[in-house]
Amino acid sequence: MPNPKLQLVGAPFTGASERSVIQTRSISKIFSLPEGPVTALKDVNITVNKGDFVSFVGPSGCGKSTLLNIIAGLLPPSSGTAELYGEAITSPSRRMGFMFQTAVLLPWRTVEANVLLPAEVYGLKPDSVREKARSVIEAVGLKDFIKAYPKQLSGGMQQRVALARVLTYEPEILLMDEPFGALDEFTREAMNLELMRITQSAGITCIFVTHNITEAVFLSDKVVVMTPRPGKVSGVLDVQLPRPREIDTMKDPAFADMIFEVRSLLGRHI
Ligand SMILES: Nc1ncnc2c1ncn2[C@@H]1O[C@H](COP(=O)(O)OP(=O)(O)OP(=O)(O)O)[C@@H](O)[C@H]1O
Repeated sequence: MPNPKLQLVGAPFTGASERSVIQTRSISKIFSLPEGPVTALKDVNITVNKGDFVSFVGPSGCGKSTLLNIIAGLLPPSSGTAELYGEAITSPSRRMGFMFQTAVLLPWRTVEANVLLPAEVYGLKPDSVREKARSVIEAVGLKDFIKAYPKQLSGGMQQRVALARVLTYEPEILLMDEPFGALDEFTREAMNLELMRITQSAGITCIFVTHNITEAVFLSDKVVVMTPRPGKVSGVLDVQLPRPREIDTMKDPAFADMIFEVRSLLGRHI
């Protein structure tokens, strides 16, 4: 009997609806290397709906970052299109915020000044965003460190600054490439809980790249499972676990079932 939680990809745009924010239509990406062409992505069709938390999970080299960069407008596809509200994405949009594995903070600027940096880059008046920046810094738990410098902060705290920086500019869509991959297990878990709380309450649509199956299932409404050589989507899993989720959610037998389903979709690639 077909599994209702599992939407196998092949049939394009099956999830498209008026809630669609991002769609990719038959995206392929080929990198030309001296040793020959590398097919980083082949015929990738995904739909991300408004307010959803979507993870791309898969082993190294399956094209997760390439797909995220195409959606971010940082990299053109070789064929196919990525669309934001039905318009082809050809350059980065202010509607999207980006977070990387490392925080990329300027060491000579305080937490607050790092968070306000994009205001200067975008030509906004820092004074007009200062209040918002302060409330976001407080929301990520750094109220007492607003005047601290990056070297006074742990790796987890630095990633909180990066999160505060991106949230201050109220992105509709948050693109994250293994944002907590460099953190220890405990800090990573705390950051994931906080990320979920903040993005859910603000209704932000999230795309999150990770190698970690447990993290992907815990955070997501949809898990896009990718396999390498060539990079493609082997399936999309709907995670119908209730929200808000807490650590106890992992004890739910449905959680274990979903981890198992992601593993089966990864097949011989794990
Ligand atoms: N700029 C580039 N030039 C050439 N090849 C590239 C480039 N970027 C990615 N690739 C290749 O494309 C494939 C997919 O890479 P990508 O970084 O998207 O995978 P990934 O799933 O994000 O991997 P990881 O989890 O290790 O970050 C890999 O074979 C990689 O070597």
